[in-house]
Amino acid sequence: MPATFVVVPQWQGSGSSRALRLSDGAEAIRGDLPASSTRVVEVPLEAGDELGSGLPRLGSLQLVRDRTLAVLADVDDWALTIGGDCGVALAAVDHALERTGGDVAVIWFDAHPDLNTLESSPSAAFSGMVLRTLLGDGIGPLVPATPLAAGRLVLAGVRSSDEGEDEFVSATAIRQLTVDDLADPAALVAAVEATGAGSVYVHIDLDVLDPGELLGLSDPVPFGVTPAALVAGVRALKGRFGLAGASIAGFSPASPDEASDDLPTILRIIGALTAS
Ligand SMILES: NC(=[NH2+])NCCC[C@H](N)C(=O)O
Repeated sequence: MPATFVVVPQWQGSGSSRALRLSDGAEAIRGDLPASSTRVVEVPLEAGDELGSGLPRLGSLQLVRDRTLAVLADVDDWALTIGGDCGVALAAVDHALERTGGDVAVIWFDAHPDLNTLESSPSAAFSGMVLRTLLGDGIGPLVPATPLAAGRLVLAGVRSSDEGEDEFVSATAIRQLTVDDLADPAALVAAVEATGAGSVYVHIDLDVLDPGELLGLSDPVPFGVTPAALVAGVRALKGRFGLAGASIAGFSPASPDEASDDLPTILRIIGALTAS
């Protein structure tokens, strides 16, 4: 069955001064996807209220999460959710946890671990908290009914983390692969095998890539992976595990020209995820 693409042009989860470009990025990717297998989730124009929670823009984040879950509920097979900011993975991973009964490992390709709480976050941006929320620590209405177990998570390519995130990763012994480790796809497969899960969910924040390889990044961090290593890793995972779902986030081109320069790389990654 061909993949279904669920495009979510959410920007409200980002703390970047370039946040609004994330909706342009989602739209640019959408323009290259087959319309018949693409659904678009409507994102409110306004930032949204914190609803007394302390989390900026909670109202919009919750609305988009609910709309995304409703669209995903109608997808028969796995879906590739396309952001927007990393916060779009909240609904997408939640959906994968539900459809697999929790028998899924999440591989999180990202320059950042996104494991902040509201208290530890330097920016109060939800995209820096989304993975922690999926693990069960977060603003009540956003925490999934079946949270992800820390032993089912593999961080890949992280090279910019905050103090509270480092403490959490050490305390929970979350598995991690460095940029160098990712040169060997077998290491990636072994790390996911070690979680004991029967299927895999692949999240890709494009900032896992080296900024020299992709211009349109909202939170670029030097010394990232090459597109070739990322694509080889995705292929190896697909060869070994069933795919329970996937997301691509963080594309924030400054202009249509910049988007055109980056799209071939993004389409190669999409191709690796969706190849049969
Ligand atoms: N997925 C991302 N782009 N995350 C950026 C997070 C940056 C920083 N750690 C924060 O929490 O504010």
